[in-house]
Amino acid sequence: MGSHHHGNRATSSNGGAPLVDKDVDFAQYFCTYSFLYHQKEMLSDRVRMDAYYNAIFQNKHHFHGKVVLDVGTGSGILAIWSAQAGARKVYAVEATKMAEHARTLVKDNNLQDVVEVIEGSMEDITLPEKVDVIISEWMGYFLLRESMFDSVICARDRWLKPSGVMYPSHARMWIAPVRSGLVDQKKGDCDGAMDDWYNFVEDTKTYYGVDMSILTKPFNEEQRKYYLQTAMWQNLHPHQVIGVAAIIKEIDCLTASVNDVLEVRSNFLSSITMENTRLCGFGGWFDVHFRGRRDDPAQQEIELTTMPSVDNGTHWGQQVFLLHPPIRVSEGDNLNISFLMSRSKENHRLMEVEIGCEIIQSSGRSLPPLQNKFYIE
Ligand SMILES: C[S@@+](CC[C@H](N)C(=O)[O-])C[C@H]1O[C@@H](n2cnc3c(N)ncnc32)[C@H](O)[C@@H]1O
Repeated sequence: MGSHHHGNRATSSNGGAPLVDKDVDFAQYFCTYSFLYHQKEMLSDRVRMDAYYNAIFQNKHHFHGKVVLDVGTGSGILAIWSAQAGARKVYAVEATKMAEHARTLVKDNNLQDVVEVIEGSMEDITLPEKVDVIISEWMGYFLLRESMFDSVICARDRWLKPSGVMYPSHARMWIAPVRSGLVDQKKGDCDGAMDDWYNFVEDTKTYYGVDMSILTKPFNEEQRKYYLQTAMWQNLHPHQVIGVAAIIKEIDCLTASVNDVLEVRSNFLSSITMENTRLCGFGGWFDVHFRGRRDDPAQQEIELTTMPSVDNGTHWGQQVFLLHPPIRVSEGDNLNISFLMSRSKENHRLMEVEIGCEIIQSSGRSLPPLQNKFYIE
């Protein structure tokens, strides 16, 4: 890492989003994508690959003879498929040194006359012409982590023809009540860390003559944040979803602005659909659709979903927000949920989530409302 140098320290602003130091962003975010190891992980995700492959090859009319822009081409896979589907020209933009591997791959597949790999960040580069299609795989955990959609919006506003098509064209975020043994495990880990702290305080007093117990509270807060308030990656089994899933955000990739995705705010109702179980938290996932545009629709609409599944799990899994302690619930209990996700002030690619939940039992009795804060790191 760190082999990358942009000439000077620059900052960029994205439609009201906070200023971002590009060198810091490179060190914190882009560096992982410069490893083939990481690209391979994405290239091995069959659900992801099949969706993009089918979206392109079952909608060749959107690609044949057209000019395509692949935002964040990585290994070059989407650009190569676009060329194979008959594109006249493909601009494949990649910020990291992965661009070199993409160029090699393009050449080795004899597509160098069609695919032009451009190393640089989307926000900085210029293209010689406008494009008919923008294709990109920009989705992070729970859709918006990484904030890469900002770059796609920037590309769209600058380079997409008025008649152009977005691949994918739509995205949605989902949330549902879940049960999970992780809630007990994480509580155990956190308690273990505190037991260890108390021993440490005692030892430090005994052997080194300093009483550190005044730091117990901040240490506890730090550990709780780490074990209990950090959203967990999980591939949930569908049986772990114990209530009705709700859509909390819908994005039209052709019209959404950065402002539209800075925050996700939703109040919604759900109800428990399982007899006598524990509400251990909430699971969040997303789907995207390839529908073309209203006046130039897909011949075959394709969906890529990251919902809990036995056979079709993805590398995105789901993000789980755990409730401590879990709450006994049963079929027919109603949940009144408020959800707010915003970008972390320290790092615009990470998210903070607040979930409020009021439980109205099927008997009509309501439990004291909960309010929890989480971090998607
Ligand atoms: C999730 S990966 C997808 C890679 C490839 N398109 C695929 O589907 O396998 C996103 C890629 O976009 C690149 N990227 C993210 N933001 C970018 C930007 N603003 N300009 C250029 N590349 C960017 C990352 O370095 C990474 O390689």
